[in-house]
Amino acid sequence: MTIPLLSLRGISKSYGQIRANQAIDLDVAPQSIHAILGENGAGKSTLMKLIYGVEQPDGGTAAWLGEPLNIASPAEARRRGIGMVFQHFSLFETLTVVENIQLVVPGRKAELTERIRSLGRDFGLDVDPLAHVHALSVGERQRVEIIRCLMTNPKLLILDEPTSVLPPQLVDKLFDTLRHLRDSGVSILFISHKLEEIRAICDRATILRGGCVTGHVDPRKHDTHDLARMMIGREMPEPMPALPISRGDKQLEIVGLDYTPDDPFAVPLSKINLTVRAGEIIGIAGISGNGQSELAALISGETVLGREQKDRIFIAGKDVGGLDPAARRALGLAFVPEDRLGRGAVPEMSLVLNSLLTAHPLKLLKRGLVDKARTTAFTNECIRQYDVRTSGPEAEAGSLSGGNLQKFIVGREIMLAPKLLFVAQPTWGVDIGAASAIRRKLIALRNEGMAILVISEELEELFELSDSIQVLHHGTLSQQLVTRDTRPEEIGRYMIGAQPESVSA
Ligand SMILES: Nc1ncnc2c1ncn2[C@@H]1O[C@H](COP(=O)(O)OP(=O)(O)OP(=O)(O)O)[C@@H](O)[C@H]1O
Repeated sequence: MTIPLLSLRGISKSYGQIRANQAIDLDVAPQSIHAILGENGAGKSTLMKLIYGVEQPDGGTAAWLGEPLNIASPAEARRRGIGMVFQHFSLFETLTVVENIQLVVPGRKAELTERIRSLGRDFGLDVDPLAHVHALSVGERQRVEIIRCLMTNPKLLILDEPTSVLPPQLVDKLFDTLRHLRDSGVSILFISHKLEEIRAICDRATILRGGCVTGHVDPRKHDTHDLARMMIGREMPEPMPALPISRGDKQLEIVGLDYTPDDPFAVPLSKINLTVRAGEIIGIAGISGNGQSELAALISGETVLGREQKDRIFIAGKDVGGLDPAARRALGLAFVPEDRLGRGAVPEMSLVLNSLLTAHPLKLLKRGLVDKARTTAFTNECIRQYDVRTSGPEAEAGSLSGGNLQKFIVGREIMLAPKLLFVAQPTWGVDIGAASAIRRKLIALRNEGMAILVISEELEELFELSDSIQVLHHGTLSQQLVTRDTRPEEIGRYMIGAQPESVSA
């Protein structure tokens, strides 16, 4: 038998009462792409942090090509040849792409810039090396993280949900890259909630549930239903049927909006027309970096329009272009931003305080002071209803697993019972069981008359959720396409800027 590149025996790690990893055994073969599967909070990220030296195990042993291995820090992991791309990015916003990379990879700026460009070309990871990170979309930031990792020539590459923000066209390209890396001698640990992807690219899979290994399988020999059952320990729920659409009042209307941001790296928007009525879900498709964050900021009120731009954005019939987020929320808007750590939640604050951030109008304040009992009750209700796996309402938001934090933020916003719900990337990092629960909930709310706008890079998700889809490309929004009359390829053509057949004809 070949000696595994990495071998773990009996690895355990607890955080207080939470046993995040319990007696984990894992062998990663040389030249393999090995999936780690499990629902939110199963312990996948914890295990990867132990392998990368970010955290130290409480017990167990590790070996690297048969030799004992003790990884005290990420720097040491990198020296050994272990690289990791995190689910939450670790880039400095005020530095450029190349400056961020220079912090980890030695070399002169000009030379690194050229290497970044060439890796981008080879692997479909296009990003401007001289752009400032704060101006990049989530998808572009992830590309920078992947490039930075590849530049250290790893023997074992850990990818924590690498495809979660990549558009479909680039996923295949990334997979070609990964296969190429594997064939040239690199092993890859691949965490993803997308079972089809795992079946497409991985030759092995280890399944975790509740911090324990529940199986090692060849994912190509099991269908996605099988894998999902092993992962969540039960059958998947059926999708919620959407009731026939009844055209309700306009809750959001954007009319001929042109917007040129001050930031030279941001995407200008032109002639945006968008209407979301009560009782419908409108999906916005598109590859990240095409104006999604700019449009989201204009709708949420993070960006306020100047006086000359009157009558462009309406919420519940009122011109809101000049109003701040609080005033828009008061009109019935609730908002889940794409960036869950930073905009969606404050990582150092407890879930209780994070509830307060947006839910305070639900009488959670009494004479200007926090009503602790009510706020805790609200938080507990959110945790219960949205199956947020956490030690309790006092847990810091930053200690939750990525998917659980997302469930918490989506739940908190829905519990505000808004008239207009705007969600960017609703199920990003959320496991397959919880993602289907969130989608069922969104469709149920639509059936009850809520107006819902969803921005997502996942076409499958938009097709499941939306009544109509519009595509954002280079800051312009396509016409509205009725989902049931549209094929994914048609949306795909808009996404890459190609003229759809009907229009070019
Ligand atoms: N720093 C921490 N402090 C306290 N608890 C933590 C910490 N990090 C992780 N946990 C807990 O450990 C458990 C495992 O979390 P982990 O992030 O490893 O899950 P995961 O499988 O990667 O989930 P996801 O798919 O949502 O990213 C969770 O219950 C989580 O809340």
